[in-house]
Amino acid sequence: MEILSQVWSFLGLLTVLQNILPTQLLSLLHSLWQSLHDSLTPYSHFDVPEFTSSLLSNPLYRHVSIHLTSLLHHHPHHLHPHLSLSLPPNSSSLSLSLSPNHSFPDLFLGHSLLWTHHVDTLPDSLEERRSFSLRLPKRLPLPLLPAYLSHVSASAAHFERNSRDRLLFTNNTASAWASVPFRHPSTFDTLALEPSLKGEILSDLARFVEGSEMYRRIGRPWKRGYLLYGPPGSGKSSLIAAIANHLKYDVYDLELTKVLDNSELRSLLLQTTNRVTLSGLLNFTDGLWSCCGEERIVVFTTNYKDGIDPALLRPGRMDVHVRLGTCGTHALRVMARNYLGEEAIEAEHVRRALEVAEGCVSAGGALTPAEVGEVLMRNGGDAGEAMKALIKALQASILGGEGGSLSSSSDGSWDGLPREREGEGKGREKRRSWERRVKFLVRLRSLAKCDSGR
Ligand SMILES: Nc1ncnc2c1ncn2[C@@H]1O[C@H](COP(=O)(O)OP(=O)(O)OP(=O)(O)O)[C@@H](O)[C@H]1O
Repeated sequence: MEILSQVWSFLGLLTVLQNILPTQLLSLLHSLWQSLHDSLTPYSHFDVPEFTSSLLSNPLYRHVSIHLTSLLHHHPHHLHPHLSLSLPPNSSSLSLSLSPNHSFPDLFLGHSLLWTHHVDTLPDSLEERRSFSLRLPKRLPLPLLPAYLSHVSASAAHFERNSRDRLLFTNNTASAWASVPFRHPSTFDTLALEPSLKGEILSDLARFVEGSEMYRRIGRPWKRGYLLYGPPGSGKSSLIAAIANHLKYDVYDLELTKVLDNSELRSLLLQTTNRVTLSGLLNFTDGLWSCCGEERIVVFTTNYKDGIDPALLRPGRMDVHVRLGTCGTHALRVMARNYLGEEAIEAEHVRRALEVAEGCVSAGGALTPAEVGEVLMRNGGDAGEAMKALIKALQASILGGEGGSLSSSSDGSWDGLPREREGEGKGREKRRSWERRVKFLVRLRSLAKCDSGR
């Protein structure tokens, strides 16, 4: 009680002093107190305001905010009692952020740092001034600060890319993209692909994604062209979706039949960051326009590779050719597991039926993954019945009934480099017959791009 009454008297004295002392003297006393405090404290403080002094938004504020959100998500054991929950517009998952005027620790190269989120309401206004302040030990080597801030920005970019919902853009209207959330469930885990093909595609994608420096060094735009070819239902769209999900890219699905001319095509492509002629497309895929926007995978799909002009097939435009066909034995097993369930295919009678089905494939039974999926779905309730129906369908395809149109491709194959040139002669005559469907996978990349409104 005695201490409380002394504190009360002290506060009263302060109020009296505040009223009788001139403002200049008060502010001098305040700055003296601040200097004394700064020299005694073992910490330095850095403010990161939401807006710069020229009222431009400060990208670093946003990076810090996202970095802290990522720390909160990844270290639930550090959960702070004062967190704000929100549902961001482009995401279906809840976002955690640090509540105003609370702090959260971070660790960098063994050094403990502390972020505090400040929110002050401006006097006589409803406006809020927000900032983060970073508390660092004074003994911390100064060069560590830029390194730490780069780490914060990289962590924010990584978190944002991985947590936001991705979009599927289509050119519904003449020269603009329309988008819907991209929620295709296909992944490399669910995709029934022969393991060697899957492995080759995944390593190629990994090399591409990590190749920024290499592409810059050799002076090539950071892009890669894929050609997926195979009969309807062989999994071209599913593979594109799996690639997009794997790399967290947005998908731009360009229907060329809706594009009137080259300038419209260019306008659409520039927004990503036929009377459309072949030269317009060539120009984009390997020409000047291909430099617009970074880190881009262009996927061409067709049912007939022979119908594609050789000028489009060459490396630099379609770097990797992937043939997708009917189900091989491995793909068949993966589909049976996905559709019927791990447990069901372990049952003795289903296991035997699966072996018979694999035998049918080896003997020339050719069904596309779409056809296999349909048979398994129709009889999904009963795994034994489903396998019987599958064997029947495979046998029918051997007898020439329902097989896929690429009977030779019982498994997917990777053309790799150098390119096949066999279609070169015929290709020119069939120039107009290539399928007018191109898919663009474009990573909505850096925070800087969002900030500059591009
Ligand atoms: N490799 C696969 N693994 C698992 N399911 C697949 C696979 N390929 C195709 N499917 C199934 O078949 C359906 C059709 O496949 P998809 O649309 O990818 O084929 P497509 O080759 O793009 O066909 P189209 O040429 O007609 O556009 C998909 O919805 C998917 O369920």
